[in-house]
Amino acid sequence: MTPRRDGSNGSPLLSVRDLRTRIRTDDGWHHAVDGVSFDVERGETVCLVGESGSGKSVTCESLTGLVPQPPAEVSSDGVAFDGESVADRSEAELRSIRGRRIAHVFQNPQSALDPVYTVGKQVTEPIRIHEDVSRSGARDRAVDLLRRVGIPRAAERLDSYPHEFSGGMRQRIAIAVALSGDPDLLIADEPTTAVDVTVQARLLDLFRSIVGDGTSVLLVTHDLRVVAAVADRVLVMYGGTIVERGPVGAVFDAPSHPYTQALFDSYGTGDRAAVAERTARGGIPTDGCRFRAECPHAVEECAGGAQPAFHAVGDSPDHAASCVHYGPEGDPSAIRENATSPVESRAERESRRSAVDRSATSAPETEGERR
Ligand SMILES: Nc1ncnc2c1ncn2[C@@H]1O[C@H](COP(=O)(O)OP(=O)(O)OP(=O)(O)O)[C@@H](O)[C@H]1O
Ligand code: NI
Repeated sequence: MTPRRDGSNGSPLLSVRDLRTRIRTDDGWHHAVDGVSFDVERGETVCLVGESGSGKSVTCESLTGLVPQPPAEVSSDGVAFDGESVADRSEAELRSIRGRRIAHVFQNPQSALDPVYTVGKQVTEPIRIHEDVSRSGARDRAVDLLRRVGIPRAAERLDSYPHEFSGGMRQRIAIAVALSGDPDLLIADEPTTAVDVTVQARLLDLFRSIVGDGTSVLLVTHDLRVVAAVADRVLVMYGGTIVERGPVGAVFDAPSHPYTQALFDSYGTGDRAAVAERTARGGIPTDGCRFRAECPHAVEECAGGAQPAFHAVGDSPDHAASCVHYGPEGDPSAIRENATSPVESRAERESRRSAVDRSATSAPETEGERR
């Protein structure tokens, strides 16, 4: 578990301050990302969760200039990668960082692979650029990577073209391509959607192993079991803002923002209905607490001005919610009563596993993912 990259300058690998992305629409400006700040440390997995339309994808795409401007406009108080600002880089510089150091797996995988090159070429090329390996060495690495993302008979299929694979396989090949250049940061948007549980377990193993090698992962997912399995920290988004953040164990044990509680309560029932209902009622406020229109705990102070400040909640100093009730004047006791965990967190599972390990022999490695 020794990180390969030592982080000598002491700064987080990725640091994002007050990121804002607005998109021009026929009805005016839409504030898709509305003041988002967070860090990703080296060798850390950060998961971004939140209902459909909360701004997760646009956040990811804004980080390295992937949102089309126009119609979008991106601004921030700073986006730094490995201690250096990327907010003011030229398109060519951004492209080079994207290619070598930050790999992006898109929610829509159709665009990720080049239809005119074989899969083998697309996976091998970055390996050969990145490392001093022979052609056959690179092929071996490519086969190994494809096998690890769950492509059967990978060696035989290196010379196939993307269209010869199913949509699900293309998505996984895109993950292999993303990892082939050994990035410092993998940004993966819903990479485990629509894959069966065996492949999902394989992908989660792969993510854990690259993190073990020192790569950082920013992962967008709706699947809270995936979050429990891989996240170190969680960011909960609502209405273009982060409403709660913290270590996965703390957030899952004690979800503290009323939105996080609503999200966790509806887990498994799907959020489409809630989103449709909200749209019918006229949308999300664009000031103060974005969740106040639906919040059972809303008070006058929730309206107007900037997003509520983050206040520490619970025992972990890194666990905080953007909610007035946790401030010096507030009383969060009524909110705290509703805290229920959506799924067993990794911390809980590990402590259960080690209890099993102590009492008997050893627990099977992928047990937690087979449910
Ligand atoms: N090109 C665009 N033009 C107009 N609005 C857009 C565009 N792209 C995104 N949006 C809007 O920005 C908001 C955030 O979208 P985003 O795709 O980031 O949501 P998300 O959290 O990733 O949702 P999902 O879970 O469905 O992927 C949404 O309201 C979306 O409709
Ligand atoms: Ni998305």
